[in-house]
Amino acid sequence: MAHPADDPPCFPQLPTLLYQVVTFQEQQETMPVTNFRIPERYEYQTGFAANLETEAIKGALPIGQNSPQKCPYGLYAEKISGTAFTAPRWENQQTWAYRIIPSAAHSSFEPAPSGNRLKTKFNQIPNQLRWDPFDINADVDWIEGLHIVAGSGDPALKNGIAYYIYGATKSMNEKTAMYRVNLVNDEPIRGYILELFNGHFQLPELGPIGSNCLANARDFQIPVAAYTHDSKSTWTVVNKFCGQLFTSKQGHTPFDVVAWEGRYYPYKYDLGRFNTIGTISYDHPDPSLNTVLTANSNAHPGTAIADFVIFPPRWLVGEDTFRPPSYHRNCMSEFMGLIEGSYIAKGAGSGGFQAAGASLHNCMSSHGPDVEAFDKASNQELVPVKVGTGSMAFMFESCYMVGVTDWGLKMCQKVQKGYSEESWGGLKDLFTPPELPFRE
Ligand SMILES: O=C(O)Cc1cc(O)ccc1O
Ligand SMILES: [Fe+2]
Repeated sequence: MAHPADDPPCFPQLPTLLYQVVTFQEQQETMPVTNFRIPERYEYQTGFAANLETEAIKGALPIGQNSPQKCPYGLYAEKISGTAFTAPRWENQQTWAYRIIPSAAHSSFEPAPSGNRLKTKFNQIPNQLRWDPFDINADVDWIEGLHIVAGSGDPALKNGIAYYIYGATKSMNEKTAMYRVNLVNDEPIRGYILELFNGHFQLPELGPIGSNCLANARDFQIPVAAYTHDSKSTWTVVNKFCGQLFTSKQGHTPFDVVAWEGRYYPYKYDLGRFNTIGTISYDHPDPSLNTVLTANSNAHPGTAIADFVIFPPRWLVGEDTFRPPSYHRNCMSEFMGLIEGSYIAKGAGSGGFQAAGASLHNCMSSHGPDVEAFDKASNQELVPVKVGTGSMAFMFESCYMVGVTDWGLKMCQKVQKGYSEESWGGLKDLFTPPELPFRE
């Protein structure tokens, strides 16, 4: 867990959303280049959803216009649209990049083998599911170690979500990009990814909480412009497109953006900075109180395509309260993962809920504390307790029914047998009604 002052953030197994920026950093750190302009220390701008501008060379960003007849320093202007041109102003996301060679300069994309591991075919099943920690295979880079576990919908219709896990033991081949992930000191990496087939994450409304708490806008970090200048080597660009990989070649680095301005950019957020709040009186508030980011469905206010929710270290002080999450059936689907440590309310059963594992409680599937957690929480002395020290569990909560890929169900061989029986099969009938008056 990072202390707020720690920099860089300390999660080696970054949960998802933020991986783009990690790759950006690694690229800066390790790529051998002949001519480059990158900061000695990683530098960031901060905020959330702000229109930003940054230039690695003073004067590289045109002033007062996007498309001058000739861009400064012989750069090309390239616009990246993250929303329809005509999306409402508050949600419109686009960026003007000023780069050495436009991204269009590449050979045609050819299919590349990726088997089924990125296919968006989902088996919908009502059972509660839990996975042992996923393997990190030997001798794989980030692209090869990427698998869809679960999800919903169809990327071709831009409607749905996909949940991935990844594990890698080596850096990506030199001069290959999709994103670019290099390992620091050859340490293996693993993590979870949530992909939206449409839309973008926003900070949740705070309502009566007020103008601070949860994830504060100032803690989101956006890289300043940095580039490499290499128009000689051959690069392979990997394109993940509707469930399969394609590759193309180009004679220049894709990491060549010298300046940019706009609202469509990668950012990172250190979960250790989350300002967790909870009850200071009684009862267990809904986990929506722990939402870092939300992607709204727009169909129904407050109903998310995906909420990214975390369970950081926190104090539990509720009086006369069953403190863990209660038994629950949810019309939203809950996919959980554990970055490190342990999670309140789960643990028993073959293997338990372990870091780098996962669980899925699909739409309306019953779940809650296992027998052991129920006994403990029903009988513990209700003094203030700090829970989750050294832990970080998270949940992707979605209004969609979330299915499991063939890989997630069978090929990964991590689904725990007997999860539901072992967790809840032993719950006893504790009902002790008062003696009824005798009736004729
Ligand atoms: O553990 C879970 O299932 C997630 C969860 C957490 C919580 O605090 C309340 C409800 C809930 O579903
Ligand atoms: Fe739940």
